Amino acid sequence: MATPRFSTNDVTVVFFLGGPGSGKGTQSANLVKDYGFVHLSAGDLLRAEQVREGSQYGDLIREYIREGKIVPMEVTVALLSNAMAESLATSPPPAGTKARFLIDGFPRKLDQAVFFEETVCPSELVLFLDCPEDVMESRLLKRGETSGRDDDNAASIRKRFHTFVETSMPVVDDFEKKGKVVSVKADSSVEQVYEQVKAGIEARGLHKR
Ligand SMILES: Nc1ncnc2c1ncn2[C@@H]1O[C@H](COP(=O)(O)OP(=O)(O)OP(=O)(O)O)[C@@H](O)[C@H]1O
Ligand SMILES: O=c1ccn([C@@H]2O[C@H](COP(=O)(O)O)[C@@H](O)[C@H]2O)c(=O)[nH]1
Repeated sequence: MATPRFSTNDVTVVFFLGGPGSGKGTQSANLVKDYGFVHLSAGDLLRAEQVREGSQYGDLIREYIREGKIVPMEVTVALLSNAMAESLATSPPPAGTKARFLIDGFPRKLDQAVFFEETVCPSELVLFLDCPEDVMESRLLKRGETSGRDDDNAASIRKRFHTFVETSMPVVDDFEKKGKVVSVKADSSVEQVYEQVKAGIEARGLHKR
């Protein structure tokens, strides 16, 4: 078996999962501020790679995102792993502490989870935002009025929900069986959701920095 690039002695990885529009990006900002996480959104990294001059993956990523499909894992895992390495090199954690990475919107498929944990770093826990589809849909349609995202439209949202239910929920279920999931109901206000998020992660031994 491959040795992971980063050791859990140096790095804490929290996967942040939930359906499209469940509020992961919004809650991540709070977690960065209070808990010293480095926030890495797989979707943001893919969108940056899509427009990077000279990228061989631009067209592929654009097509996958518009169709709500999951980009081949080698691309996403390389982006995440390199972003972690860059963060550790340029902004190392305070002396005597472990770096904390909040990996938002990843892994979205079982094989991605296995590949990442074997080659990059095993996760400490999985934070899951549990939100009804109708709530997520109305949030995304509203966000789509200003986000400029190719996939915040009714047709793409439908496809993203399908992929989430069929492919990404099994990842959450698998981590649940391993006792790693902190699940939070995400259909209340941003502040109320954050209260539950804090309670959930504190109960697992992650405290403010
Ligand atoms: N608890 C909440 N109540 C109301 N609106 C919210 C709440 N949380 C997030 N929002 C809004 O819903 C939209 C989606 O939130 P956000 O971008 O954080 O979700 P996400 O899970 O990161 O979505 P995606 O996976 O599609 O990137 C945003 O416009 C955000 O402002
Ligand atoms: O691990 C990942 C994460 C994301 N994608 C693709 O990006 C879009 C948008 O992701 P957001 O988390 O909503 O920003 C998603 O629908 C996938 O097409 C991916 O392929 N793999």
